[in-house]
Amino acid sequence: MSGELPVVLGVLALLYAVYRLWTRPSLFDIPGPEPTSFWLGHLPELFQEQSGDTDFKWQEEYGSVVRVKAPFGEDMLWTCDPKALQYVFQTSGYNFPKQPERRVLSRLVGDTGLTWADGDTHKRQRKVMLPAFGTPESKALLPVFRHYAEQVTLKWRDMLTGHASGSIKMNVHEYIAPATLEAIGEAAFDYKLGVLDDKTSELGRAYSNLIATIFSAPSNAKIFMQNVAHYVPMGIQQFFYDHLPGKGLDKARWNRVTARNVANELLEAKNDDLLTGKGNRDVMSILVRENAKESGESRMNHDEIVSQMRTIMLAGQETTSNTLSWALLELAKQPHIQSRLREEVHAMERTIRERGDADFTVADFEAMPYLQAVLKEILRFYPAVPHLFRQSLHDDVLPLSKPMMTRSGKVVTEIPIRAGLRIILSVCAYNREKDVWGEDAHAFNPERWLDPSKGKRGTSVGVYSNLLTFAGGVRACIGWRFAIYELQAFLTELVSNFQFELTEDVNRVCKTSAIVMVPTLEGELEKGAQMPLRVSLAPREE
Ligand code: HEM
Repeated sequence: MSGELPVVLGVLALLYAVYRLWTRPSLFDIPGPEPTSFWLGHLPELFQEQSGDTDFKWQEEYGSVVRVKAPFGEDMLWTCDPKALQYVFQTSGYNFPKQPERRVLSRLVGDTGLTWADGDTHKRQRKVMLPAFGTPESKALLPVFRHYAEQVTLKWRDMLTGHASGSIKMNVHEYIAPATLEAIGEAAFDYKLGVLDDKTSELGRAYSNLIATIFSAPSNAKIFMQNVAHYVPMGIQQFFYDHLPGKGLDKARWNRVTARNVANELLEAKNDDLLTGKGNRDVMSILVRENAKESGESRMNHDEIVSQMRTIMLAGQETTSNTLSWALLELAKQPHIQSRLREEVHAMERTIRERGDADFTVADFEAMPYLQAVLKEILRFYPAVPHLFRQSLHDDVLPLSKPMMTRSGKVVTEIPIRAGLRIILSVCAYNREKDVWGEDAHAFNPERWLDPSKGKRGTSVGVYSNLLTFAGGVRACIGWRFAIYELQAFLTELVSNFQFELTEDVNRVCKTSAIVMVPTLEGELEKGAQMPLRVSLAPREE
């Protein structure tokens, strides 16, 4: 009998595995588009079309929960349902970790910093970092943001001086990107990159168009590789990314070496400052101080702190610079919104002068309802990170905010899902959900924020104004306050001083998917981010 026991146990285990496979929740009954390619599923539509177009199409046709296909016919769930999003981001804590193949991409540009970390490692890193991103800490950085916004003004005024027509067609992104890079360098690390006037700065070049070069418009082969990677252990994936040839990968590796050299030097200086009791306000100094308070295993090691520099440089710069470029495009499209915003900014500038101050405070921004409304509408309409990717750790049940009809005609209010299901959380589609934002959700309309009966309805999802733009829960954007103050600093400065108009290129501007939504010009993808606008001095009635 003893010889038969392993066989019996083996058969039982096999039967149990078949039973689990047979009875595990399937997405078969969830509506979704017919598969177009066995090898690629629906992913090329999502990553090669203009960012958001496919999401809005699925949302219109199938609703807020859609079954889509990944390579080899694997089911994935796409959703923009508020309750499902709330459940994944907020209720479930760490039960919906990032997909490993996405973490490998994070590591490529942010090493083993916060965007890569997961579970307990993430919890530990985030605890040490949070004090550096609080409200007072972020407010204290406003003068830095204003300074670099003013640098753009000086540059453009200089360019406009003596220009016969009084206006110049320019790629505004070319100036905004280095200014926001300088801003993050100084605010986060008390480090002057010197990229505004010096295009030869090595660190500046290492960050110029980084995301667009690595991730924009992925080929079918890239989409396939990235989305079958979860069948391959993470260590092997990382090895490939560290050694495979390619323009994007080469740039990522060069960026790593360049940024880490600077980060190592900075960390040494910050540690010396700590010993001499120097109390700098930049993010890295606070982080080093907070880390020193931790004991033993709770402390971040040298490599983890250095990794945070790459993480913050990237997460903090590509997002804000692209958001600003989209904002200026929208203001150029809607001159009445631009003029109204400018009037409010000029009126506040007069108030500031009358009280004897030299510049805006955060309280001044908060006392400008139209600025707040425009900013929220920009973040709703142009979310810098249009998709988030997670997978379920356990078999689970996703609640829905309204009943949905399955393919077989059943009406359900929740969806059972199996462990390991990969989920695409559509930030861009949630930000256009008509049940949340109203029937005009697809219109850019700051008024919705001024009318308390509109917007911010229903389930609480994100950290800021119920938008999903900064995500929510334990992995919400740690720098969201920082971003809000920086965006306000730049918007007020640029709109106060300049008028923005569309050029004949407006219809060539593409929302390119590159993890973030990058503005590029049709036919000129290789030039990276571009936002061509006509810029002139703003009218001023004083
Ligand atoms: C418009 C500006 C910004 C937007 C739209 C944005 C959006 C986001 C989103 C959606 C996430 C979640 C990503 C995910 O879970 O996969 C995130 C995470 C993160 N963001 Fe931001 N972000 C912005 C600005 C910033 C700034 C200015 C900083 C730093 C100074 C920053 C640092 C980070 C970091 C470190 C994370 C990882 C947080 C974690 O996993 O715990 N972001 N951001």
